[in-house]
Amino acid sequence: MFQAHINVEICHKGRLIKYLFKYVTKGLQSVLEDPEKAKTMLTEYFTLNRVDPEARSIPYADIPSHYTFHLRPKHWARRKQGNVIGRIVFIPPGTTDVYFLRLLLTKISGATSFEDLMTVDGYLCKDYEDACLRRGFLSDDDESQAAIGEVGQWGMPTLLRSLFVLLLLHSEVADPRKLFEDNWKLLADDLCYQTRRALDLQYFQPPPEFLRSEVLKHIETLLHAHSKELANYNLPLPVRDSGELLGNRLVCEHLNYDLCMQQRTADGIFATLNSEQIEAYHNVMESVNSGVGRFYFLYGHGGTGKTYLYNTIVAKLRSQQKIVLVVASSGIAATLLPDGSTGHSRFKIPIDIVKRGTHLAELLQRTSLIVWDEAPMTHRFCFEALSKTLCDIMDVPLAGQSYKPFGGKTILMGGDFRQILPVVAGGGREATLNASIVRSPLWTHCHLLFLHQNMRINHDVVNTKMIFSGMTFPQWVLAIGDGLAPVKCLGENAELARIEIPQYLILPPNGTSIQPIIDFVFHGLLDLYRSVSFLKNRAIVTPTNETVSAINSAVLSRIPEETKVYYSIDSLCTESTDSSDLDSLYPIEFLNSLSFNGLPEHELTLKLYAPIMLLRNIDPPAGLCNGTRLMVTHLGNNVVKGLILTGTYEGKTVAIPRIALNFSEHKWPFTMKRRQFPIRLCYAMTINKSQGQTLERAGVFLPKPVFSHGQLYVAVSRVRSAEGLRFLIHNEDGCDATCTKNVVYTELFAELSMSGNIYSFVTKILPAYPK
Ligand SMILES: Nc1ncnc2c1ncn2[C@@H]1O[C@H](COP(=O)(O)OP(=O)(O)OP(=O)(O)O)[C@@H](O)[C@H]1O
Repeated sequence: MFQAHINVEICHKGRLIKYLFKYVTKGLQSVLEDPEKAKTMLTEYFTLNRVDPEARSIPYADIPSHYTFHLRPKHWARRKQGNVIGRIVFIPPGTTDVYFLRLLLTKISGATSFEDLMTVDGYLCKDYEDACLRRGFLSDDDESQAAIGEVGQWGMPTLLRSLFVLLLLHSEVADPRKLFEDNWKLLADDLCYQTRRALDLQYFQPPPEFLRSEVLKHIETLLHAHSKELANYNLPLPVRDSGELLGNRLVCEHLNYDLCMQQRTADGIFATLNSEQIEAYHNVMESVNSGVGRFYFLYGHGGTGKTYLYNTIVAKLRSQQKIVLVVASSGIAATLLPDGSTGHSRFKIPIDIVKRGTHLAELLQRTSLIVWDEAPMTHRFCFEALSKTLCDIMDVPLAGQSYKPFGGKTILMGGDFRQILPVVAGGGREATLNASIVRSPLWTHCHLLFLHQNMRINHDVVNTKMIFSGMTFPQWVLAIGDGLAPVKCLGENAELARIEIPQYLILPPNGTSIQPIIDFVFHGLLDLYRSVSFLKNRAIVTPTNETVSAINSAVLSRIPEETKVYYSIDSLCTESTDSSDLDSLYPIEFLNSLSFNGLPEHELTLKLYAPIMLLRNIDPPAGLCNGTRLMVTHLGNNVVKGLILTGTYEGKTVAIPRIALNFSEHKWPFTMKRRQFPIRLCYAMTINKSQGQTLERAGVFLPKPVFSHGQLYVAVSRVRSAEGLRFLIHNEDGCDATCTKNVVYTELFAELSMSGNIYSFVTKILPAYPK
């Protein structure tokens, strides 16, 4: 105010200050209690109106012309002489309540109290402004409103905001606040778009309080140019730190959906659901909407429409601005889900604990549903860790009456227990079963939902043909999955029993040659090796990596293109080695010779147009996950360029760099680091890797029988019809080439019923096919 430093010196004693305060309040109480002091010219005007009928026709502003005010005692008395013009203190228009009181006093006559002033047609108004409006003393801003409406039809929001400010400045807007509240959404039309662009979230819906605050900021800036403030027009102040109103970025991303599009998708798919899908849909929706938070497992073999159902539920909930987290156990399955990711990356399992107060914790708190596809192949510890984390975040106790699995969130897991179970390194049957979700305490809370009808191949003529023992191809595939396929030779115990493969599906062996299966699967290779559709639809599957490498080399050698070899750089991880002796114990040549599942080879031999498979989830949102198949389109020195062959990102070209891959195994006292392109040829792949891939032509090569639950089922269910499937069996033990071992842990199916939430489990789960 003074534009200066001011030094204040207190130059007397404290006693004086005490005296000062005593003095100013001296006698104050008696003043307050004196009724005469409470009287003012205005209160006495009210009194006058009560007693003098003539005064009642004169407004307060004019009363001095007819009456004079006496001070002792305070009262108005009729004027006997003189001519006086009344005057009420000036108040700037349109801002405070006093202004409206003043307006009433200049116009209304006969009021006997403040309440009386505020009463219009027997109705007590909420304030003086309201009373002015009801009495029609204020213009109703119709014209200003009409002007905004008119410009709103063709003008940009920037123009509208300028117009709004012009109206405030020059058009005597009677109720600026009402004009603002009625129109701010129109004035904010572009701000929603601007916010989306700034955040790079195309469909994000900024909260209304954020947009309202942003409009106010723009209006404030415009008013400043005229040396005015929002307060001059009784307008609210913006929230200064409005970015806070936008909230958690992770949450925003999960709300970034075109609501109309989601609604249309949901309605469109819902109309086509079959009765089992509808039943499952209503179950899950009821759990989400009522907040009871059940744990469901959607059980159905391949093609029964699990993904189709997830899509319907997810779209419906997203159209209602609910958060749904969609994950799968494998990267490949995740790419088929709407904005899916892998469970491990989404929930940071098992390394990090999700801490309260973090963005991820808030996202989980606000999540309505978690969908987890291919759940049977994930270790139960992952689900148990997730359940505990959610209990912690949602403040749900881990035991007792109030315990709820997954903290009371609705969980929809899905998958097929006939497929591969969690891989436990070095573990056998019992260890694998122990790792299954079915053996988790969580399973007793599970509600099973069933899908039986194969929506993928039901109407295919080829598949209604009996291929074997009175069974169609789909029935035989399911029989393999359930461990009920017809047995050919029993062996000494169930473990050694062999099932018979229909003659129709057998390729006659030619010694130990792999030629027959290559010729079947890659028939026409020399003409078609550059064809995308040829490569994406065929592969040989086999139980072990060793065989995969042999087949890949054999097929590659037939391709008439130049060979390019990439050598990895292998080393021991320095953090993991305590002793430099390890370097001499495990020389580089030894490290180079190591070959592990999931690790690219030291000597990676490639050719142009060869099909390759990614071995790491290097960029899942861009479709680059563990299991993605590509065709090589360029072999550079530092990058390999490829065209994605399958999934949502089919046809996209990507560049893959060398990356550092760490690897350790129990039997080695070190962690190895291999710098190599994270890829491997995939004319052939292991059966485990083939889960999730759909092929038109698949060769199942069994130099040795399968060794783990679900492998044979996964191998035979890669194709849509028997036409595309052939076996080449080299049984080393001399058993004939028409039978092989089928490993199925049937006790798992019995244990499924422990969920306690199904009745006729066995009749429901086992399809009707001849035994
Ligand atoms: N109710 C339905 N009406 C029409 N088509 C459907 C229906 N349900 C599923 N489908 C179609 O059937 C095919 C298989 O469905 P989907 O991929 O959802 O099955 P899935 O159980 O997820 O299979 P997988 O386990 O092999 O991934 C898809 O092409 C899907 O579009």
